[in-house]
Parts: sequence; C-alpha cells; structure tokens
Amino acid sequence: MAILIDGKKLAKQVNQHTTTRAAGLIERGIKPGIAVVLVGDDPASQIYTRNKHRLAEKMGLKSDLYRFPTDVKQSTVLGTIKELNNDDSIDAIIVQEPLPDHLDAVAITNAISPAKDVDGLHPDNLGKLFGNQPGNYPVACTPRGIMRIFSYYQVPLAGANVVIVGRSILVGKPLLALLANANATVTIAGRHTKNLRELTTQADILIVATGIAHFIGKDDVKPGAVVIDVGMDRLPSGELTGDVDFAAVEPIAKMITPVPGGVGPMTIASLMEQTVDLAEWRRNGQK
Ligand SMILES: Nc1nc2c(c(=O)[nH]1)N[C@@H](CN(C=O)c1ccc(C(=O)N[C@@H](CCC(=O)O)C(=O)O)cc1)CN2
Repeated sequence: MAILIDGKKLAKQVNQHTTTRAAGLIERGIKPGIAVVLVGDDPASQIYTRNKHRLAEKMGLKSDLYRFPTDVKQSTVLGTIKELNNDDSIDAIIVQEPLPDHLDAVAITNAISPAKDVDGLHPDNLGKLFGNQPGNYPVACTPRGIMRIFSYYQVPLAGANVVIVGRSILVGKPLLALLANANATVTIAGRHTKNLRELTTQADILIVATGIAHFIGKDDVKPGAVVIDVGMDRLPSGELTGDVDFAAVEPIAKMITPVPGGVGPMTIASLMEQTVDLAEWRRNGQK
C-alpha cells in the first residue's frame, strides 16, 4: 500500500504560515493584493476563482476579481492588465486559464509586469528559472506546490529518474526546469509520445498532467514509484478523478497523490504564498 500524499493537510500548514506572514505585512501597513482576471463562464474556472477569492480574503489579503464576457476584446483585457500593473495596491496578477480561442494568451501573459506575474509564466521569469538563476522570482503555482510536496515527504530528487507526461507551460515545462535544477534526470513526454509505457515504467517519479481521465494505469508504473497526479477530470458520472487510475496504481506505488485532495490544494496554497512573496519582494525593491 502506498503512502497517501495529503495535499489538503500540507496546504493547510502552508496557508497558516502565509496568513501569519500576511498579518506581519499588514501590521506594517502593507496589505498584499491579488487580482484575478476571469474571461467567460467556464464552470470549473468560476469555482477555482471563487475558491481563490475566499481564501485570499480569509488570509486578510486584498482580492479583486475582473470578470469579462467570453467575447471580450483583446484590447480590453490588455487595458485592464496595464491598469493593474500600475496599481500599487496589487502585488499579484493572474489570468485564469483556459482563455477563449480568439484571445492571444501569449500576448496577455507577456503584458503582465514580471514583478506581479504570480503564475511565473512571463518569459523573464521563465528564463530565470530555466537559467537556474539566483534571486527571487515567481514560479508557476502547480509546479511550486509539487516541489513542496517532494520536500515535505522527503522524496530524493538528485539522481532520480523523473518522467513528466504533459508539456504545458503551466505545469510540465516549469517542472522540467525545477527538477533539472534539483539534479534529477528528467524526461518530458506527451500523450502522443511513441512507446510511452517504456518511459513511464522506468520512472522513479512519475508526474502526469494530460487532462485525460485514467490515462495512466497499473502497467504504466514502475512498482515503488512516486506518482503525482495533476489531472482534474470528470467521469461521465460527474465524479471528479485524475489522470491516474488511482485504484489500480495505488497498490504498487510507493507514494501517490489523490484527486481531489492532492496537487489541487497545493496550487492554491502556492498562489497565496507567492502573492505574499511578491508583496515582500516589491517592497524590498528586489524586482
Ligand atoms: N492562470 C492559471 N490558470 C489555471 C491554473 C493556474 O495555475 N494558473 N491552474 C488550473 C486551475 N486552478 C488554479 O487556477 C486550480 C484547479 C483546482 C484546484 C483544486 O484545489 N482542486 C481540488 C478539487 C476542486 C473541485 O472539487 O473541483 C482538488 O484537487 O482537491 C486548485 C487550483 C487551471 N487554470
């Protein structure tokens, strides 16, 4: 039986620490502020945005939501980002993904000030990450949360054979850099990778972010592997599940994240923690 990685419990610890740090800043007259830009009416995005807003307020942070209809013009979104870049009460800007197809997501990301880029997706911040540069800069929240899981559960990274299935800019690519910087041997694959099973069955650590329910089964996993499931998929029954067939894989894994209650809560905890980081770094003149 695998050790169950309890993302909810770890997120609670991180959130308590973030709340204490935020209170310290508030005492000094600095209220960390986060602005979330939400376009359209995707039901999941609405839930995630509401959860972020509630948690931010509970922590005493300023939390502003900018909601736009699906057919909003690119120039309107860019205009809002420009205003937020210049708004001294806002430390962190996040544009909720996915965006509708008519919007240029890259141009929107690149318009966010690197000092307020809490998603860590601006090329300045990604460049620093891939260069393993010293100093403070934001890192994408899901990868940051996964690295925290590895540290808390004492998963050795140096020399580990890590396979990431999923090449997204939000998850796979920043993780590639973070893990390579930690001296892991990293392979990044996708659902179209030929002979994928040959790779995944070699992995000491398998991270799956494909968006396909139960994409990974028992025969895709090396016995004793650490399995991290980033997926958040709905079964036809409406039940929330992951990219890993948990019931099949759990008996052979060494450690495994559940869905829900694994990586998801760590994403939101990392977002809040990094909002407070950005507030501190900006006041310290580091960015
Ligand atoms: N700009 C961004 N957009 C998106 C990101 C992101 O990091 N930046 N990630 C996801 C959505 N997301 C945060 O934005 C997110 C999704 C889910 C959870 C979470 O806690 N999930 C729970 C289950 C929730 C449920 O019941 O539906 C869990 O796994 O336990 C946190 C954050 C895509 N967009």
